[in-house]
Amino acid sequence: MEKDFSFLFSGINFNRKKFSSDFARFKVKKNKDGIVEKPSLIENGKNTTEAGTEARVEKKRKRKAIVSDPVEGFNVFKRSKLKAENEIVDRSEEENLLRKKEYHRLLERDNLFRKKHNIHVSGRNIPSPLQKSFAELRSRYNCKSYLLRNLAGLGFEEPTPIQRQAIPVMLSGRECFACAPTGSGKTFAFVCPILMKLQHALKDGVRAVILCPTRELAAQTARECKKLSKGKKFYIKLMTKQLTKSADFSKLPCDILISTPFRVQFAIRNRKLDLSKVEFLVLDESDKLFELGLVEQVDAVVKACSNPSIVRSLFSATLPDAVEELARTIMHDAVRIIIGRKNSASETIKQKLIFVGSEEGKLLALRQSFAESLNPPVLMFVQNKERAKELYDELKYDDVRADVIHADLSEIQRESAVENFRSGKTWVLIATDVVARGMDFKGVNCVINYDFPDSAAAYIHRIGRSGRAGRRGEAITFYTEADVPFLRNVANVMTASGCEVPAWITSLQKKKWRRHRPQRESIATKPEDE
Ligand SMILES: Nc1ncnc2c1ncn2[C@@H]1O[C@H](COP(=O)(O)OP(=O)(O)OP(=O)(O)O)[C@@H](O)[C@H]1O
Repeated sequence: MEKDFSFLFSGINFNRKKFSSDFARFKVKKNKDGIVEKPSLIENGKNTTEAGTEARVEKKRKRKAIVSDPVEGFNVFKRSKLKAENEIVDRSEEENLLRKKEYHRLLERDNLFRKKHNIHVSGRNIPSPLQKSFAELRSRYNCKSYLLRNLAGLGFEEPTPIQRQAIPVMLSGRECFACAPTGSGKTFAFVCPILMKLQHALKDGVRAVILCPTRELAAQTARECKKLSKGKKFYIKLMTKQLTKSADFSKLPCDILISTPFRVQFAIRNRKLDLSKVEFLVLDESDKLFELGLVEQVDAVVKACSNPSIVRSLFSATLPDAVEELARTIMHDAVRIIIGRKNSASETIKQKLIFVGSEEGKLLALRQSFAESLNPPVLMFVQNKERAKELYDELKYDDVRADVIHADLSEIQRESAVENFRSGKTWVLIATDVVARGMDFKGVNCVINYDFPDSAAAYIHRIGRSGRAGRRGEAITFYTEADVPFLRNVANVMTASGCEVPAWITSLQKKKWRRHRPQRESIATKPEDE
């Protein structure tokens, strides 16, 4: 008796029309005598071919309709297709998940590393810091050998924290605000990526501009640039008075131009300088450059650097909120990098406050301290050039090999004062704030604030001339009655960098800092005609 298997398919809508060939194959055939025929191999083959052709047509149709067709019948093709598709979706989801996991693992690793090196960042999609030696610049950014050789030649074993983060940020074409302590290697943090990005010399106009607030700092930065590019031809130009007045930059090859803003603005005005191809603009000591008097000149330079893909960056040891806000108006998608605590002094400097009563007391305290322990080189800051001259006149006959630097001296006199101090010929350099920022006099043992600084920022920069590149340093600040109301601001900087301050000073009323430049009595103890 022929068995009825129809119950197996109950509830399933088998589409006999669509699967007619398959259906025919499995349909029990009877001959005319009613005897059941076994399907022959040939017939089976034929049937298979026919069924195959039909199935292929069907498959094509199904493939087209796979998304829109409602589930219908016993559809093996559709199911396998769906399965394959699901597998692809699963696999790509898995891959996405893995990629996400890997990304988060990387972020975590970077954050741990940053925490260890006191690097604080904010911004979108920040490149990983350099985690190893400078050699990582080769593996990650294909850095040329000359640069690695020069870094090694300078004796640098590994990047400083600001270099670890700022170099990858600038290499990835991102703009940045960077605030790191004095003497922490900010100069190479911007010079290194600029050299890497420019690759080699081109006689195609100025491609990088570095603005510094003083001529001395511009000259020093140009020297550092040349040190780092040794062995590679680059046109690195310091904008001297001579160049400002007479150079025709359309004929003068210049890859990197280093200058004060005034001189660049002067050259632009004379139509001798085209900055439309500049790819990098660095504002070093940016908070100083944003001060009244300089900001207009800086603005002229920023406007002249009209290349839409320019990368601008700001570097300083002090970065007031107001400057950041102002800078944000010109920057795109900038990364903010802070090393340690914002606006703080280097922790390697031992800081001391000494009450000297009056102006007279200062000279006495100074001579006493020199007699007890003069540990040159000593850099001594006064409030203005008149006082610098007066103090020099008082000390020039003492046995301390003193010299002086201020804005009234000629460029050559200033250069020689710096050179003599660097070389050790001068033991005590009396200075105005003209050398308070950025100057890298290696090995300054002591900074004396003969006159109290006019702001917390000025204090941080002045004392930062010692204790550089991890070395120890000392800072002594004299104060008189006139300075007492402003003591708290300096005391805050001192406590933030771990120095002890008498409790009565920290409990003084907080003074909203205005420039503290009191009228001081003359330093001179001798009548003028002497
Ligand atoms: N990776 C490094 N390892 C050791 N020394 C370094 C490294 N990078 C720079 N220096 C040295 O550190 C000193 C200070 O560097 P730099 O003048 O760039 O400091 P800075 O952060 O710009 O200071 P300032 O805020 O006073 O301008 C320099 O003598 C420089 O040669």
